Amino acid sequence: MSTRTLIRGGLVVTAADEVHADVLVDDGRIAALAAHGTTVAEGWTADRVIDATGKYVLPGGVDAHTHMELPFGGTFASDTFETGTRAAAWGGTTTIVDFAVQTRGRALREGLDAWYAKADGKCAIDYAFHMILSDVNESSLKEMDLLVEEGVTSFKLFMAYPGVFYSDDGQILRAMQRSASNGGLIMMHAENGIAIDVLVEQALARGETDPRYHGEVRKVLLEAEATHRAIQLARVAGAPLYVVHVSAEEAVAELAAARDKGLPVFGETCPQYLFLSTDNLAEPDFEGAKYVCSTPLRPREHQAALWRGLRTDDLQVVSTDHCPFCFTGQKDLGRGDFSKIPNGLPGVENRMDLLHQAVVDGHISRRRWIDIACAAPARMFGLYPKKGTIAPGADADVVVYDPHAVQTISADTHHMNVDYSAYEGRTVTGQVETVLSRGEVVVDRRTWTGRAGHGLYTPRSTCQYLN
Ligand SMILES: NC(=O)NCCC(=O)O
Ligand SMILES: [Zn+2]
Ligand SMILES: [Zn+2]
Repeated sequence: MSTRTLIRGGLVVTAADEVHADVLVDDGRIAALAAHGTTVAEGWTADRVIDATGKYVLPGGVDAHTHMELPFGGTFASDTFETGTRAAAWGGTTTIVDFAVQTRGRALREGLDAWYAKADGKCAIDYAFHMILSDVNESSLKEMDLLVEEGVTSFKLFMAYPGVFYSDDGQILRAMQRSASNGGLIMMHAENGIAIDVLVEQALARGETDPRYHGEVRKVLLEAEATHRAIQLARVAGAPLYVVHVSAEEAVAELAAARDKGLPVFGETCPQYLFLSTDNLAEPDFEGAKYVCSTPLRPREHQAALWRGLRTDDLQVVSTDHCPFCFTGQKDLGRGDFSKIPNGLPGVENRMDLLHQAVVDGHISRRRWIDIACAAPARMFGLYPKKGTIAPGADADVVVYDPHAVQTISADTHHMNVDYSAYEGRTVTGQVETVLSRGEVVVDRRTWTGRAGHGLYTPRSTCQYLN
């Protein structure tokens, strides 16, 4: 028997609209919206009523860039699909798109099946996969077509990490040509990794081993150059392009110039680039290791360009690149050699709140918040309108959000499986109160009611900005 839930009295905020409306959920989907006070006349009945008076009613967040259990630098990202998706839900995110990894010399199929198995039965919220291409060759190019048909419609390539994930320009061009014909979307890690590795070697030879040198060798110009090159290769291939984790003003300028020409080029940034900086990387006593990720944190001055890009739609998406490693036992691997610090930051639980703080601070509007965190990632990766909005027929992934609650972010209270918070001690206004995933209440007034295995694998269509 289906359960009907009425979410009453809130302000429904989507990327397109803000309406004072009650929301009826039936059998896991949004059934209808109606003006406050009209639901009795409409004859609506419900098994459960959630009072959202004075609160926002939001579509669940879509985090299109996470790495649960990612093998990296001799260790694994510390959140499993179970712990990471639970933390995501606590933070108002109800869908993640994680990355399955192709091992060099092996088939895409093998990597994807391994990731299906890791996630199966573990997730508290719905999930999907992109595929990381670590070995572009004739057979992996053919496999791309099959994956697109199967609902894995985006492929990440790396211009960094030679010997690990790196693809050369010829491999990149071939993968882009393939995506131009099969409808897939290439996601690019745009940093010139060959040049960076030279600078790493030279820095270490000078005895520059602290975490802050990670930021110094991964130069802004090498992000901008790679972004420019990726755009030109995509033009040659006639393929669309999505650049992940954009951190530098000069890289935003490359994207803006391409978009001004009308090219199908898209960009993502992450909360760490909007709220943190090289000041964090320079923290003493190896504390800077907590902030080592790639692309790296940049000097604070870059943040204005990222916010501007989000306002002008030169950047479309904010995802987390959630890739947590504990300070003790994992980040530690790089004491005395910054190049051995596992790259990545935790954040899947903090994204919706930090972006609400950006609304409070006047960087973005409320609707833009929902666009960059919910609707645009859903459209970009073929999940809309099932995910990313509140409309009849959509999955009932809904967040009741208290815009007035004040909270202090801390590892003492977060739910991610990592021993520090990148935002420790930061006070933000706004907090998730209740979360529904396909109509099931998984967070009930800040009590966990979800379960591992509720989350379902969700195949995707191709990028909906190109249709
Ligand atoms: N971003 C990062 O530092 N780690 C995760 C892997 C990647 O996205 O490049
Ligand atoms: Zn990357
Ligand atoms: Zn990543």
